[in-house]
Amino acid sequence: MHRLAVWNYIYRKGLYALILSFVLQDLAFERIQGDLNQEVSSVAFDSREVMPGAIFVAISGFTVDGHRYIPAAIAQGASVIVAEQPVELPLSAPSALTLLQVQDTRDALARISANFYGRPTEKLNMVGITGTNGKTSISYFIKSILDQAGQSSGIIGTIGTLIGEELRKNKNTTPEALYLQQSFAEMAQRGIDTCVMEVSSHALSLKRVAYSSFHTGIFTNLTPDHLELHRSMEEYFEAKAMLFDMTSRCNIINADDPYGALLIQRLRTRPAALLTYGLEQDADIYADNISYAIDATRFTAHTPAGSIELEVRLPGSIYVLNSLAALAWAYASGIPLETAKAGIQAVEGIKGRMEVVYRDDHNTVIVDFAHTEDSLEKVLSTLRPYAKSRIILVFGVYAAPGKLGLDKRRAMGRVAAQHADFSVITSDNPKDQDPDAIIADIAAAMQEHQGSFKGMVDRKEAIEYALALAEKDDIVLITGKGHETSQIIGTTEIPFHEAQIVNDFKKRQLLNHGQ
Ligand SMILES: CC(=O)N[C@H]1[C@@H](OP(=O)(O)OP(=O)(O)OC[C@H]2O[C@@H](n3ccc(=O)[nH]c3=O)[C@H](O)[C@@H]2O)O[C@H](CO)[C@@H](O)[C@@H]1O[C@H](C)C(=O)N[C@@H](C)C(=O)N[C@H](CCC(=O)O)C(=O)O
Ligand SMILES: Nc1ncnc2c1ncn2[C@@H]1O[C@H](COP(=O)(O)OP(=O)(O)OP(=O)(O)O)[C@@H](O)[C@H]1O
Repeated sequence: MHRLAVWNYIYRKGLYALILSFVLQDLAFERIQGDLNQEVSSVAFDSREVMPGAIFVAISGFTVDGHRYIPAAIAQGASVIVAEQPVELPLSAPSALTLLQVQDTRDALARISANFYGRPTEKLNMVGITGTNGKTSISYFIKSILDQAGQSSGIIGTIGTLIGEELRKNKNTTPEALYLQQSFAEMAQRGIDTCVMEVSSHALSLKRVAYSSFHTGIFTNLTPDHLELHRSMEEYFEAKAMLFDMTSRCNIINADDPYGALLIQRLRTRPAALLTYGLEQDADIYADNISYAIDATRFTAHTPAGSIELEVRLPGSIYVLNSLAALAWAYASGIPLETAKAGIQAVEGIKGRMEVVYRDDHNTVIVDFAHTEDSLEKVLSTLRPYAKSRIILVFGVYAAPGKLGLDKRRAMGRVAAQHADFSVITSDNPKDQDPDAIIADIAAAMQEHQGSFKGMVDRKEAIEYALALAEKDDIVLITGKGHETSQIIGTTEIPFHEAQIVNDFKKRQLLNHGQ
C-alpha cells in the first residue's frame, strides 16, 4: 500500500485549480498508472454525472457493479478512474487517462471528496445524531436553539438538506460522501457555524461519513430496523457506535435505552466528554413534573447548570426525551438554559411528526413518520389518553426482503392489533414486492393478535376509507410516510401528498353533507 506525499494547488490564469495529487492526499492506493499532475474538474461515482476532466470512482453496489460503467465514464470525459478491482481500460481510452487501484472505493470516495472540497468539516462545528428514531426532531430542536443564540446552522437529514432558507430533497437520510462534502463545503463557504446532521447506520457502514470530523455525537435509541443490511442487532449497534469513535468534544447518550447504556459503559474512557439524558435511569440531564397534553408537554428539565421549566409543542414522552437531547447539547455547548428553552419552545411542529393535518369538531387526522414497531407503539400509546373514541390507523410496511421483512410485517401487525381500535392495512413503498403479499403477512399477525382490520392496496383509497369510517371523536392516524411526498411502486416514484388527500376528502365530505 502506498500514499502520496505530494499535495498542492496550481495557479493558472489567476485561478487556483485542483491538481490530482492534491485531491489524492492521504489516500492509500495499491497501484497508480498515469499522470498525477493533471488538473481535475470534479468527482463522480455515477457515470451519468461525469463531466469532462472528472475523477470517476467505481463503487461495487448492491444492485450493479459500478466498475461496469467505467467505459461510459470515460466516454463522458472522465480523466481519472478509481477502482477496487483490476481494470482493463478500453482500447479507445485516451492515453492521458490515469488509473488508480485502491482497496475500498467507498473509502476512497470519502477521502477524495473531502480533499476535493478542502476538508470542510474542519471549518464547521459538526453535530452528528444517530439512533433508530428521534434524529430528525433533535436536529430541528438544536437548529432552533442555535437560531435563538444568533448562530447560523445547516441541517442534513431525512427531511432534506437545509442551507439558509433552501431545503433540498435528499435521496438518503445521510447522502453519499460526495454530496455530503459538497453540502459541508457550501455551508462553510456561506459562513455557517454549525452543521447538525443525522448519521444513519448505512452511512457509517458504507463510509459515507468517513473523513468527516465531528465535535459532538448524540445517540437516541436502537430498535429493530435496517436488519437487511446489518443482519443482527449487534451488527446494527456496532455500526451506530462507530460515530462515537469519530467525535472530539462530547458524546450525548440516552441512558434509558439498553443499547445507550451499553454505549455509556464503552465511552467512559474516551477523551470526549460524556453526558447522559433520560427519564427513567439516573442521567445528567433529566425531567420531572411532566404534564402531558395532546398539543404540548410541560416539564421541569434538570441540568448540571440548573433547572428550567420547558414546554414542547409535540405530544408524548418521546418528545420530552428528544428535547432533553437537544438541551444536553446546548448545555455542553455553553448555551444559556434560557436560550435553549426559547429555542425548544419555538419549534411549533415538525413536518410529518405527529402533524395534525386536519381537525374539526368531529375528528382529528394525524400524519406521523413511525415506520418501526417501536415508534408505531410509542405513537399509538401517546395518542391513546387523548382518544375520546377510537383510533383508526392507516399503515403499511415498506419492502424488506426475506425473513427479516416477514418479521417486520408481523411485528408491525402485532403492534397495530394491540394498540389501534381498527386498522386499514395498506402499501408503504412496496417497491418490487407484491403489495398484496405484504398486506397478507401483516393481516395474519393482526388476526393472531385479535386485531380488527381491512386490507386495501391503494394507499389513497385506504386513507379515504378510514376517513369515511371515522365517527365523532375518532382519531385517524396515518403512519409511515410522514414528510414524504411520494410512493415507490415497482421502480416508479409516484407523487403522494397525504395532507392534501385528507383535506380534499374532507372538503368533498362536507359538500356532500351540504355543509
Ligand atoms: C442499500 C443502499 O444503501 N443503497 C444505496 C446504493 O445503491 P446501490 O448500491 O444499489 O447502487 P447501485 O445501483 O448498485 O449502483 C452501484 C454504483 O454504480 C453506479 N452506476 C449505476 C448506474 C449507471 O448507469 N452508472 C453508474 O455509475 C452508481 O452510481 C453506484 O455508484 O448507492 C446509491 C447511490 O449512492 C444509494 O442511493 C442507495 O441508497 C438507496 C436509495 C437506499 O434505499 N438506501 C437506504 C437503505 C439507506 O441508505 N438508508 C439510510 C437510512 C435511512 C434511515 O435513517 O432510516 C440512509 O441514510 O438513507
Ligand atoms: N425518541 C423516540 N423514540 C421512539 N420513537 C420516536 C422517537 N422520536 C420520534 N419517534 C418516532 O419515530 C418517527 C421518526 O422520528 P424521526 O424522524 O425523528 O426519527 P429519525 O431518527 O429521523 O428516523 P429516520 O432515520 O427513519 O428518518 C416519528 O415520527 C415518531 O413516530
